[in-house]
Amino acid sequence: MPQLRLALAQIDSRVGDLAGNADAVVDHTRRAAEGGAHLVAFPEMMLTGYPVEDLALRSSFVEASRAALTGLAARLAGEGLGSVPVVVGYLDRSEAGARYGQPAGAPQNAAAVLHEGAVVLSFAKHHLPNYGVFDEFRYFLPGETLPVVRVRGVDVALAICEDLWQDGGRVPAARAAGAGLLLSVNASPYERDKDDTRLELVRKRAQEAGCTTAYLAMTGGQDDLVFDGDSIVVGADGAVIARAPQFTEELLLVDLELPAAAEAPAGIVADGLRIDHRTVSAEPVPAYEPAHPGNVAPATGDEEEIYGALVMGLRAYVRKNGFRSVLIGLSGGIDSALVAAIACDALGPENVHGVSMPSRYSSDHSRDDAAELAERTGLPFRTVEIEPMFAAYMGATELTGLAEENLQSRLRGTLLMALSNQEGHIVLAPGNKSELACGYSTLYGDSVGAYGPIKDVYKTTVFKLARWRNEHATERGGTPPIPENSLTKPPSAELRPDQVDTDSLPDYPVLDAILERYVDRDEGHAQIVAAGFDDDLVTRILRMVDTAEYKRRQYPPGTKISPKGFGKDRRLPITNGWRETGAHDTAPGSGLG
Ligand SMILES: Nc1ncnc2c1ncn2[C@@H]1O[C@H](COP(=O)(O)OP(=O)(O)OC[C@H]2O[C@@H]([n+]3cccc(C(=O)O)c3)[C@H](O)[C@@H]2O)[C@@H](O)[C@H]1O
Ligand SMILES: Nc1ncnc2c1ncn2[C@@H]1O[C@H](COP(=O)(O)OP(=O)(O)OP(=O)(O)O)[C@@H](O)[C@H]1O
Ligand SMILES: NC(=O)CC[C@H](N)C(=O)O
Repeated sequence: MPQLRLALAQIDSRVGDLAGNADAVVDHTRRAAEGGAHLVAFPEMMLTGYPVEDLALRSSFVEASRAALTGLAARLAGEGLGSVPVVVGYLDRSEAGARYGQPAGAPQNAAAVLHEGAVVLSFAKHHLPNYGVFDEFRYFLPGETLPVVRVRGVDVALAICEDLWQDGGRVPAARAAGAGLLLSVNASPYERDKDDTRLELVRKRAQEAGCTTAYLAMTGGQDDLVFDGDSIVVGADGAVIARAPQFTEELLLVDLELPAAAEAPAGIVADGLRIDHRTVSAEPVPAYEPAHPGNVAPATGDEEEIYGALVMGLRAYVRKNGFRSVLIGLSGGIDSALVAAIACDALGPENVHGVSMPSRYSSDHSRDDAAELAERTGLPFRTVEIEPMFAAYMGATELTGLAEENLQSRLRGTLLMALSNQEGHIVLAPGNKSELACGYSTLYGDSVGAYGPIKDVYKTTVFKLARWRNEHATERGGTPPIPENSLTKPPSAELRPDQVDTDSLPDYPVLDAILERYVDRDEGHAQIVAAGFDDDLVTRILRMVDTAEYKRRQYPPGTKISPKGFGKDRRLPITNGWRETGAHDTAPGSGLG
């Protein structure tokens, strides 16, 4: 059996940075070639970054991507790397006329095989995802071939991400074409527990394709998305051969024993897919001692995985937007403490600036706990009293109740933005998913900022992550960052005397359980009540969620960790006359007609 040394470049790419991304391809191809690789693969849309959103609709960008691809092929050859075939994702346009509702020359989510200075083969993604955060039917025309490239005597069938997630198409076509390897290049956004789903998917598809299947994933972050990596290689029997760790760049080298290709297949192989077969090198690799049998990275626990995603998402956002440092209002509470810990891990504590902004209602512990957090982490810390500004407003206007409460939050927001302008740090918004769901934040107050690191994390998970981070401090070589008091005291906005969150909200475990059903699973009122929750409470919470849509739309972006983050995953009208009450709900099993 021929052996093929496959290199999977699980790396980051930056949307729009064609030159920088091409540099990364050249660097990693060189490393792969030095490692003796026979085939190197890069992620989906590596050259342009992913997702490019409406940049796909701009022909200047499409043409620049095409030019970058041919330029890259020439450059690889020019730098002595032309003999290693490289699979790389990019943005292309179709040569076809108008179809599937797309105009002639429509953009395509494509990948190409580069060899000896030329584009040997190019193809477009066949199955386009159009749910959740994806809108690929909005942009792309699907590809209709089964691309197969013969490398060192092995037929390698190629696919792009969603091609594996949907039934039919390239997976059965790879079997029909007798491929020796199915190689899929991906940009698969992180969601909690998605690694388990991916592993099962790749194992199932390998068995369906009847050949070893390699799934190469992107890593890094793009706005609210994190790409966690987790590249996987699975044998035809579904057994895992290699698996890369999450949240880190890695050049995964693996020696594969693969069947030699027979006569090149031709025609339509399956599901209407026409085979597009090219030969890069027909001669099998001479036998050699395998050096890379494949490592399988250990699985990570739930908290470790989520925390890793939050660190990666924040770091990517800050760095890719040209910033180095962030600013956080530190209240001594758990949310801002966790955000500060994440930021210190992402950017280094010297780049995380904390500000305590006490008001007349702030408790002593809020100041002390904020100062203790700064001491534990080593982040630069200062105190700015808001009392003089607050007194000036109160002297000039007659504010009471909520207006007076929110004024404090707004003064803090204004101060943070002023310091951001002055010193160049971007402001982090510390709101969690429970608060965003219920609208429990002040518009233009604590909701100001550039990025919301925990906006997709429910409060109950905030506590778990904070405890997990403290418990794992020693192995990270430091002190537990979060003061014990921030973990144990009752959450409070401290906008009026003795205020606690439970004045306005139920206990967080109950609140989060209801929110999880309504927000993440789209259950209706009757379904939630049938699950054992109090009818009036459910009505109240669902109403809070519905009427806070305007606030969420004005909230900064932040790392998605769930299948339904606030943003592209969950698109609801702001102006909305529909209210969930038991009377309207006709969910199966609700008992209501
Ligand atoms: N549909 C709509 N479209 C656009 N704007 C809309 C709107 N409905 C109301 N509004 C506007 O929104 C304003 C009300 O929103 P806003 O000013 O934010 O105020 P509001 O939501 O009434 O109050 C803020 C709540 O958040 C709590 N809070 C504040 C700060 C921190 C925390 C915490 O624990 O983290 C909690 C605070 O205790 C209070 O319960 C209205 O005055 C109105 O102008
Ligand atoms: N005294 C304060 N000094 C600095 N920032 C503050 C202060 N009070 C509130 N903030 C900012 O406003 C955000 C909202 O805080 P608030 O205390 O109202 O509720 P919270 O959602 O429980 O957050 P936390 O758990 O961080 O206290 C805080 O995370 C913090 O960034
Ligand atoms: N880029 C893609 O096609 C990703 C779609 C796929 N379902 C995933 O989330 O991994």
